[in-house]
Amino acid sequence: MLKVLTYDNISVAGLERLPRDRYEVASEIQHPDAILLRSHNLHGVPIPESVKAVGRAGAGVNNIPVAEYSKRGVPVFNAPGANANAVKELVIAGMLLAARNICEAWDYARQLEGGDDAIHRQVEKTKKKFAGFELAGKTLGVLGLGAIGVRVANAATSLGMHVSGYDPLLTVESAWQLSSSVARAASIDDLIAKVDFLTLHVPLNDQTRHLVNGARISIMRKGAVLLNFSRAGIVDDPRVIEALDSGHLHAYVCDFPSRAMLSHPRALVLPHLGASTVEAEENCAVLVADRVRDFLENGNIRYSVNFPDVVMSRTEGVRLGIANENVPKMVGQISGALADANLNILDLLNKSRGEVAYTLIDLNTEVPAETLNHIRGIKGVLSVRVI
Ligand SMILES: NC(=O)C1=CN([C@@H]2O[C@H](COP(=O)(O)OP(=O)(O)OC[C@H]3O[C@@H](n4cnc5c(N)ncnc54)[C@H](O)[C@@H]3O)[C@@H](O)[C@H]2O)C=CC1
Ligand SMILES: O=C(O)CCC(=O)C(=O)O
Repeated sequence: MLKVLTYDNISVAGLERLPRDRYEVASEIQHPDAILLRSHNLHGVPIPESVKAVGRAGAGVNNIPVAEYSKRGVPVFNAPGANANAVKELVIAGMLLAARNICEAWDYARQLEGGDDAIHRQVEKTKKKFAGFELAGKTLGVLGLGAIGVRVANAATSLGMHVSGYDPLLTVESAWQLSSSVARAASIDDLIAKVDFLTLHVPLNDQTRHLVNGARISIMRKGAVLLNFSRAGIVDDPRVIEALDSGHLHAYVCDFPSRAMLSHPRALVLPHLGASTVEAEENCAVLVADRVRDFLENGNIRYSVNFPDVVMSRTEGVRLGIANENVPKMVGQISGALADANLNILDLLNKSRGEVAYTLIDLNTEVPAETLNHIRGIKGVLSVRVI
């Protein structure tokens, strides 16, 4: 039996991809072969010796110490794009909530007292306080044109907005999907300075922490709306609060509550709801469960954030999955160890990504324990699995 430890609420549709006759899946389990999670923080959590794979049922992996898993030869999988539509829809909702002062207006309406005539009179007298502005004709800046950013940009153009984007690492796939009416900003500052709405769709990492800082907020247009459905640390919260207090920003719409933001009248704070739709939760869980299963059962790697894609159709016999540091002479040493044991390689695939490499080797006979130990002992080998 393969054991899968789950954290968070993983959609049943995904868990069902792990058949119960082969998998034990539980939120408390000893010696797990794999971990499935959403936003649970794995930083500081010791990596169980038994873990061979981690699956993030979502996009962001900043809650996982990916580099530590890489050093152990453990691939971390995510579900690219699987929740992007859900986030896109909430971002559009966020722009409308801010532009039309919907939350304040709703709060006001819910506390109205008296009969229908009295309510009608109060409403007509007071509604000017909540008058807003329209999205059509306004300018939206999209920082990060990946799965979510592209969808937000395209949706906003169809609402009549002028859209600019900035993404120095734009992939060919994203470029193909992006509406041709989305303008290309020359830099982050160029983007930020010219927009009525700025929405962030970049991962949180060392390059993006506090990307939206006091200096950048100061070059935003007066009355602009900032939307953050990416991660808390990308925005410098105290500087945003100052800008809201001074009226420089009209509103801050974000998916990441903090004590200070929660009590600010111009901050529209949601409880990390971007991916919380039935569809997104299912898509993410199914995608990542399938990837983790294919890795556990066949050693194949697809949609890993730290390992290359390595997929080899299965031949008869035994398969070895070997992770190693991406340094010269590794494949030679590994195949040499197999040759020394008189083992014949049927098929072999090796790929590298950054500091790691991964090799699948199919053989027609069992590999003796001493040969496996020899391979495990080669300097630079991170993990060896017989599959
Ligand atoms: N609120 C929520 O529930 C959710 C939040 N997210 C957050 O949104 C982020 C983006 O998600 P996806 O679009 O699916 O990821 P993605 O990987 O498809 O897109 C990220 C894009 O950001 C770009 N990028 C990276 N660094 C950049 C920089 N310094 N400046 C400009 N662009 C940069 C990349 O080139 C890539 O195109 C995730 O990393 C996650 O933190 C994702 C899903 C749900
Ligand atoms: O699982 C969730 O609800 C969070 C989704 C998210 O933040 C992500 O996919 O990066």
